[in-house]
Amino acid sequence: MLVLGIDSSTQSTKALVVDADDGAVVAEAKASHPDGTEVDPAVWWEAAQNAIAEAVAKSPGRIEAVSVGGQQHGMVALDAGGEPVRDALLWNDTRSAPQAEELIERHGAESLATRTGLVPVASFTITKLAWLAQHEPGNADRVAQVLLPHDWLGWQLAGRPEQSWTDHGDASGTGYYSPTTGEWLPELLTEAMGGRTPKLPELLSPNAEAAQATLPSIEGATIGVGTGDNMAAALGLGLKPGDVVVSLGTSGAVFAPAEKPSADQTGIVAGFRDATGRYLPLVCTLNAARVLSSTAHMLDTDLEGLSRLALSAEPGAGGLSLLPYLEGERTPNLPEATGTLAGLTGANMTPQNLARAAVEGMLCGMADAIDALRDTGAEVRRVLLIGGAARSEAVQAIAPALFGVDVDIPEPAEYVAIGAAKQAAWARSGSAEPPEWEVAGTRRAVGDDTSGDAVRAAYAAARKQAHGI
Ligand SMILES: Nc1ncnc2c1ncn2[C@@H]1O[C@H](COP(=O)(O)OP(=O)(O)O)[C@@H](O)[C@H]1O
Ligand SMILES: O=C(CO)[C@@H](O)[C@H](O)COP(=O)(O)O
Repeated sequence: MLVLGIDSSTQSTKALVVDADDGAVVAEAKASHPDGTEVDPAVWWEAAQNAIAEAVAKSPGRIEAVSVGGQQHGMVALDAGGEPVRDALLWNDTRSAPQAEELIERHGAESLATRTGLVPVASFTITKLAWLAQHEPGNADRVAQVLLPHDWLGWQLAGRPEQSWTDHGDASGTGYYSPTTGEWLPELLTEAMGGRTPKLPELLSPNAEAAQATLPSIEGATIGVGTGDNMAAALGLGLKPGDVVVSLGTSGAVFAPAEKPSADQTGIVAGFRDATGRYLPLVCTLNAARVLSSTAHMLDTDLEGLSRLALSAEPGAGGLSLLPYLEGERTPNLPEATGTLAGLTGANMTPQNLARAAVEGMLCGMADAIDALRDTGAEVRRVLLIGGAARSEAVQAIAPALFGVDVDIPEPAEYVAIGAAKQAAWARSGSAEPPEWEVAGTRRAVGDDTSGDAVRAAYAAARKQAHGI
């Protein structure tokens, strides 16, 4: 049986055709998304249709089931006719930071963490809806239904039926859902929207058959419930206790499987659900892979060139530390921040040191995230490094010393789309647990250094000096 997994993440859509017996990828395709933190959802649909058409054309047979893993938190607000009332606001759009603060002032961080698993930051959907209600009341009045990116794409694949749906993993990133009861908290949504009460999608179980596809190339295929991209990656990797994932895409996301919900009132660890009925505590930054591409651009080189430069510098970059808050930051919560290059001298101001400081700075944020997960009780036996920037040799070589734990690199692959495909296969199988597919070729990273603690201390000192934290 062949199944299709879709990853609709920040920068692109990837479509994989997978053999449901063993998880082997038999065809794949990719289509880009535009830059920016507000996007017309129509561009995701166009990218999805193009990627699906290309992957299916290369497929040796009919697609029996499909699922979508999507970038989390994005606000897709639809009118009564099912059209977006405005462009979607993405997870990395920071305009709703004041609304996040207002929510905390009104309810208290502890209460929100207990009720929703989250302390609001601008990324979460509820703050975006509060922003809409305050700044675009005319648009807010027209909102009949609120969906997340993956919900909206699944609904498109099904031909926009009357009833939309979502899963518990992506729902847990909204701020108006309870991870402990598994139910919506519509009173929080209504309050954020100034008394308006839009419809929410139906919450389905992880292996539900949500609908049938109407898109001609996969017509009749079972549509699985879908999930957030990080939940899909966790499913694709088949995580075991002690595994911690560091995913270096547009976001830097660090997460681990858990049997119980978490409620971190500092707000650093988000208490999400996963895509199996369990939990996925997660720490996320706004600045990961693009820190490397921006630095490469500044140094007039490409990503390989950046990696070579970074590896030819000494650990510690001659005393340079980069706080890579190029898009503002979410963890730590500094939505207005810009980047800081600390420790510059005439002697250390070289392309090699700048490249090394970019890789180290990005990874120091991830090392802090691993510590935060550990502090909330996660067992950290090894790190699995995935996402676009995990392909960088410099990242692979520098991560082990900074993380202070074994780092394994799974064979480069689209683990979000693989997880979505696994969910699709699960929905068709009717089994209680998802299929077990082997993750090919994990290899242990060999570090280029042992002085991780000193590099992290210099980074922490630079942050203290620039931001007081
Ligand atoms: N060899 C590499 N070194 C560093 N960055 C890379 C490399 N290959 C891809 N990337 C980066 O990975 C990012 C895309 O990763 P991906 O996980 O697909 O992101 P997203 O899921 O956010 O769309 C891009 O910013 C790209 O520049
Ligand atoms: O906001 C989060 C997680 O809370 C991000 O991880 C988004 O889910 C986007 O992911 P990528 O496109 O970077 O994979």
